[in-house]
Amino acid sequence: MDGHSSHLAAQNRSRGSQTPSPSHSAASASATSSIHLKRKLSAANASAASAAAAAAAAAAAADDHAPPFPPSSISADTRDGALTSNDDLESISARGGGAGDDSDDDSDDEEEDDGDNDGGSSLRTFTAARLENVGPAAARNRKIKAESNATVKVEKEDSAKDGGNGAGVGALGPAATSGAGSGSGTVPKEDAVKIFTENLQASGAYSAREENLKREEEAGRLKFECLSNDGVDDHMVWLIGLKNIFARQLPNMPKEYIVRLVMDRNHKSVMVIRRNLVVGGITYRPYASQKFGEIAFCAIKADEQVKGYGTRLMNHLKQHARDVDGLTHFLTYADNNAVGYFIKQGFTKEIYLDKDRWHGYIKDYDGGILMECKIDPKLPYTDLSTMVRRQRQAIDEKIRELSNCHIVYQGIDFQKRDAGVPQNTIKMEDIPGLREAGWTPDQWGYSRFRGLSDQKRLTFFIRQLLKVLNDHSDAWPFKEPVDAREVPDYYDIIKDPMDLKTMTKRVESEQYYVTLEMFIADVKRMFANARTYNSPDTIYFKIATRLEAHFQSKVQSNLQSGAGKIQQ
Ligand SMILES: CC(=O)SCCNC(=O)CCNC(=O)[C@H](O)C(C)(C)COP(=O)(O)OP(=O)(O)OC[C@H]1O[C@@H](n2cnc3c(N)ncnc32)[C@H](O)[C@@H]1OP(=O)(O)O
Repeated sequence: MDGHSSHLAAQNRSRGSQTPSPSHSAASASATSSIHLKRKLSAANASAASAAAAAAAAAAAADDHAPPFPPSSISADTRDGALTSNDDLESISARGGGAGDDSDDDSDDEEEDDGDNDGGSSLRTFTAARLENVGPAAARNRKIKAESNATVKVEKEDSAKDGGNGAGVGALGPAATSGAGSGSGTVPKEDAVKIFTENLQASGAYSAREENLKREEEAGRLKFECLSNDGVDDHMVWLIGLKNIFARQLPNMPKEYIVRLVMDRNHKSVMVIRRNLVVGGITYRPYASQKFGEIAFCAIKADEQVKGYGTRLMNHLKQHARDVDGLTHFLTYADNNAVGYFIKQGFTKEIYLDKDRWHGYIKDYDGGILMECKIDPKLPYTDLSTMVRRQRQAIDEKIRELSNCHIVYQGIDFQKRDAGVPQNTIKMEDIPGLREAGWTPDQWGYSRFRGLSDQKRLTFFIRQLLKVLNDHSDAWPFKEPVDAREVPDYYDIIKDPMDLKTMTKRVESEQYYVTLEMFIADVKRMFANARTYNSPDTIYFKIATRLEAHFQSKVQSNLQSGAGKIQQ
């Protein structure tokens, strides 16, 4: 959570390697003021406003001496020429550039009609979305969870139909057919395969989100555009919408600087657009000659974060950068709070790209972590979900061929009476699925207690062990359950209490302790509870340890000398 929260207090980004340039200053001022104008107009008349913006862009372009952007026209950057100038940045940085700057630019914020006016609290939105698990993302997650919990039930009727036995369990795979000699009813392989294929969990959370957004794209409700300042009305409106989102989501970044880069014709912006409104985007500068791109800004509107847009956006960016710009790498200075997001997008803090290729090209930022992402030459970035789904399906099918661990059997009717003693007894071998999992009666539970294979002898032995405990002079604190009236917070701390009286009830039921280990586990828990609740200097702590040691030595000596006879 800290990691996420830090973005509100993110370091000011300031560029150290920029050379002031009067011409850019003029362009920037012009663009900025025109954009202000455009914003005011946009509420009333988007088309007139975008014309104003286009005019602003044209002014900026004229100053820039940069040709209008076609992707292929970006070429031959030189180190001297590659940097985007930032003449007035120093003065902007000196202002602090933080969220407090909002007062200088209130009109900007008020005119954002995108609902993104939460005071830059994307962190809160992010955290709330994660913690509260509400909203569409939560619904999506819940659905995914439900999917992932989808299990295959092999009902009694199935096994009966298929020639099953009285145990009422079915099974699949090699273990089932060998059946540990149980002759349990099995579901024929073809049927089972059908059941399992139908229940196959088609996608994980990542794929589900991606596929959902992909469907939205295919239905025309969502689009991803890669644009730069080309003077086209719609494009200018979107660029300004994106600039607003950056200004809001990156509160420590000077707004003038954001305008500068978003409108700079050497930069491109990949945007998510829904119902003609910008949801978020990434502004980057492709250095075609160096075959890498520098991501300057990346943000999604506060109320649309953690819904997968950021990932889909990055995938579109990678695909475009590789296929259109011919890039092989991305570099970015990630804000500390966004490092987690970039890592999930395949960025690393280690920079493997040859320093000669990027040093001197990218802008230096204070308070950010330089990260790199290698763009895969082949991956279908915009269709990764299909690839992941197919791989997942293939692996799942293979696992199901080799194992039946995905089968969930009917539960056991285990209604309890006093002291947790079950109402109905159930034989070990009747537990659905146990034999299918390879269990045989000579295994766990009986093996360590050879010679006492029947319940009566086991009960007799446990009763004797319990007497050893009860008769000891240190037993007094353990005789009864702890009284909550006397120790009010006991059950807040000890969630699984145990005492000698409860154990006695369990023994006397002659049903509960079907193995010696079950009894020993209760004894251990009773002592562990005493040591958890009480501090080591208390009498309770000390006698718990003393009584436990006494008990262990009795169990040990009796198991060694042939169980069944307690030596007092
Ligand atoms: C170069 C720069 O611009 S650095 C600044 C980056 N921008 C910001 O910090 C602005 C505020 N944040 C945002 O705008 C957005 O949260 C973004 C752009 C960081 C991420 O976009 P989202 O649409 O929220 O991402 P998306 O929903 O695709 O999440 C992808 C994964 O990253 C995780 N993630 C998203 N944001 C963060 C974060 N800030 N820190 C850690 N993990 C994150 C998500 O939980 C998700 O994980 P999962 O796949 O395990 O479930």
